[in-house]
Amino acid sequence: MELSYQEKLTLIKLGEARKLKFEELVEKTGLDQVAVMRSVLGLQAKGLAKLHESSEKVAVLTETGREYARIGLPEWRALRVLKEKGKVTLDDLSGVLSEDELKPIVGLLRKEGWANVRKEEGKLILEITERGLNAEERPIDKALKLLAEKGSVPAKEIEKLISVKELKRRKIAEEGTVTERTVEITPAGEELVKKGIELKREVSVLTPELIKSGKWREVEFRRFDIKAPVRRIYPGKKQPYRAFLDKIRRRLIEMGFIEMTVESLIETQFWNFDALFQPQNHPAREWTDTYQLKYPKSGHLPGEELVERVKAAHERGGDTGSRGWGYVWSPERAMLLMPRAHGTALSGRQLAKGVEIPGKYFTIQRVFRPDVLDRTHLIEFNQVDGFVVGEDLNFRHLLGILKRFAVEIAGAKKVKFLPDYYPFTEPSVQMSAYHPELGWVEFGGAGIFREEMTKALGIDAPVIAWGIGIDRLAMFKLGIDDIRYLFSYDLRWLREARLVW
Ligand SMILES: N[C@@H](Cc1ccccc1)C(=O)O
Repeated sequence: MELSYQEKLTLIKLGEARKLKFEELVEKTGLDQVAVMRSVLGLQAKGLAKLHESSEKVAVLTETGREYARIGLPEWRALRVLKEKGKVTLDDLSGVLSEDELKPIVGLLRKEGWANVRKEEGKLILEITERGLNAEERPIDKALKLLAEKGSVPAKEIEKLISVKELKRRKIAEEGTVTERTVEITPAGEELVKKGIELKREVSVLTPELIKSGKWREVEFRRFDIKAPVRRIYPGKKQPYRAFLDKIRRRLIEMGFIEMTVESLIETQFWNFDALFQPQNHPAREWTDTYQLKYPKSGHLPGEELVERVKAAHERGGDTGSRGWGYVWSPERAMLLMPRAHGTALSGRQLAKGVEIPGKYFTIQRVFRPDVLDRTHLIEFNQVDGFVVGEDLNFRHLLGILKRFAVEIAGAKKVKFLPDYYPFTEPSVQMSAYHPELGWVEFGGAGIFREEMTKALGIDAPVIAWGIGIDRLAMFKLGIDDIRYLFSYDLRWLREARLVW
């Protein structure tokens, strides 16, 4: 039979005494309580020891009781004054009794027969009696002494003197229970002890010293029972949704994408809309669809040359052969500030800054759009936007990449593309992925950036682009059915949410 060092030690100590109180066993082994309990349970499982538990009602001294033990019960304090003066009014007692103690004192003294009470000129007068003069220790006094000594006394014992109920009424004691544990060795245990147990210190950590000195050859290594139940611990860890986003970032970087970053959540309309060839009178620019900043209202436009090219594209199509939107473009309008409404703004910024051709870029952005909050809608959410630029890219490449995303990121088995419209792409698609429980889930939009946009930003190669609403995907990856939970403070969820990838 395999016994741990601690079990062996516990069994040897039990063998000496046969039966011990748990506390005594702790003392004898010199181990801590948890270790002794674990050993006892281990020995019990092996049939070598038995743990007996019995709970017992006790009376426990209260704070008030402790005070009474120190300064005396109210009736004793009153009697002392009575003895001194023979005859007192309640006022005379207020020096030794609190207000609460004063109220019942007349009743108490009469019950004990320590004083007579009468009225003189409308005032209560207490007069000491024979019994009062010869007052002796009563059961309640003995009980108080006992309690003061031990803190708690078995109810059985106290009841020999006075009922616990009475002690409770006098606020001297409360009722409680204590569990007494005794541990007993079994015949099988005794036999084992008789045969002799070799007590060798066990080592639980292999140290460099043990290896260097060669001592590892002599010591006994502690065995670990990896199936033993343990207390659950909750180490600090990443917020589950944060973990999900970080994982996506990792994936995309592994796939060779370059990350696009930006410092602020605030964007000019120029980058959010104009640079993407979205006309200034487009309905999606009104306050119903995006937020606007009150203070400061406006920001800065980029270099003049770029602004001129964007303006020309909007007004007449620039040099793309397009006729543009045919209106007068306003720089003031483009300067207005707003919380970024889509990640595509970063794609525009990157294209204007210059890109590697061929090249692959992505960004994960917090974006803002007015909406009614419910279990599938948030007013701030996250998008994964990106683009691939290359001389001979076409629409089929885009569909291929999107499909790969749907499979890799969303774990979708089936993917569906539907025609769609965005001012900045042509053709445009909307993508849905099939989820076994949720059915077809709309995933995001994509397309080939229009030449009016890319040329104005200085790029002369096809750019295929997409924007994916990542929160919905997070929902099924994290197994939740309310999108607001992604930002929940619910400790249970934060501790237990598991990313299933
Ligand atoms: N920005 C679009 C998605 C999109 C990105 C890139 C190309 C086409 C569409 C949206 O917010 O829905």
